[in-house]
Amino acid sequence: MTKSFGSQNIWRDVSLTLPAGEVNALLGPSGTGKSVFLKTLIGLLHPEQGSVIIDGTDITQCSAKELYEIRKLFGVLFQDGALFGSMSLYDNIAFPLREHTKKKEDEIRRIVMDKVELVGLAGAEDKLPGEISGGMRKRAGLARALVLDPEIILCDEPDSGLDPVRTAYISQLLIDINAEIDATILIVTHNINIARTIPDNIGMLFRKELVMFGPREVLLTSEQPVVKQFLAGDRFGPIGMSEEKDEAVAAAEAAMQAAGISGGGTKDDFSEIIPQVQPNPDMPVRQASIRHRQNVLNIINDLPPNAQAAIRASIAEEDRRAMESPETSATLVAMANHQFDYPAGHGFQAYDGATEQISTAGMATAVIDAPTQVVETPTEEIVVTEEITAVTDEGQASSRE
Ligand SMILES: Nc1ncnc2c1ncn2[C@@H]1O[C@H](COP(=O)(O)OP(=O)(O)OP(=O)(O)O)[C@@H](O)[C@H]1O
Repeated sequence: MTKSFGSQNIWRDVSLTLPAGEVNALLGPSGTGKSVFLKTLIGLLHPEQGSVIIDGTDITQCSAKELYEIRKLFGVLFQDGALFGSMSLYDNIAFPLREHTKKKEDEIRRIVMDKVELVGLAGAEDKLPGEISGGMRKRAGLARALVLDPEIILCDEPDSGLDPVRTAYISQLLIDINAEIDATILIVTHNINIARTIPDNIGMLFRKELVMFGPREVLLTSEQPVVKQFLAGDRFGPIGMSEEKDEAVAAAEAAMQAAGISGGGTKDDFSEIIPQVQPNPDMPVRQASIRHRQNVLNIINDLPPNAQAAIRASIAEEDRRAMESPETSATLVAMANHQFDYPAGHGFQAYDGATEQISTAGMATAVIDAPTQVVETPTEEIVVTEEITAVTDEGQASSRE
């Protein structure tokens, strides 16, 4: 898509596919048009060129009636919460249910109070938006975004106005919601911690273009100066206070850096991938992580070497953690939709570089892609549910049932 306001071009040729059910983040310096992008996705703004295709319908071309129906698939948390100032939080949160459904008031009450509880606002439901803190307004906006069980959730800076602990709760909530209802989520954020730990995929807008969009490891290990500067939060680099810097400024900065002057950024190594936040134990397995792993393994050979190594390390780390305890080991088994049970004292080994994929019924696919994993299970607990194929020491395929 390309979007301008009058003669001011906001971004051009932005093209991406949000993988269904996955969690995505969009980063970018202030004013690069991230909020405009979200509003374009729901048809509140219209691109001059391009299309927004949702479930096969191009919402830039469809009728007003079709757009109205498609909007019901969305739950949107706007940057400022966008609550009606004259309505209580309860009525704000109930609004989409009253507007879009024929539900009776007692059912509406049940749903609203459930969401109020979910976002930690129990007891505040009768207050007006003007009587609560910015962070509470944000959480009320999220509750309202969730009442219709949306298939697509757009969150414009869910963390703004929240302290780090509340931010962690909101992030966890988004991951739990993704596990529970398999919604496709797009989070616009400046919060690097969210970007590092929450999304499956990350994109970045800069200089009117989408710099990149793909598995989180691609951006986090990127060598692009704009990405590195943004992640580090450093004033030295291509991103300036208002607009891009000219050569003279860049040269002056280089001299300051050479003289040991700090640009204020963190020295964190972002290529050290932090494990993604997992759903709470009472949540179902996040189907998105299964699909995402498969999607990533399909394209891994086309990614930069740093990203490839980071992805392999992430997968190995995920599997290692999952196998550490019997409980999470069960999760791994469920995640892969495949039994990894072997007689006590025996192990299963899969070799890095010899990825073997096992297709199972439906959409789930098990992938063995870890550098040597051993799971020991008492013989009486062995359950083999399907034929599997493994790669042996000699690199030959062998099957067993
Ligand atoms: N309705 C509008 N009419 C004209 N210009 C607009 C409109 N909405 C946004 N803009 C302009 O589009 C540009 C991008 O704004 P946007 O709010 O999308 O940025 P952003 O990346 O979300 O910024 P931030 O990170 O600071 O929230 C800004 O220059 C803004 O002034």
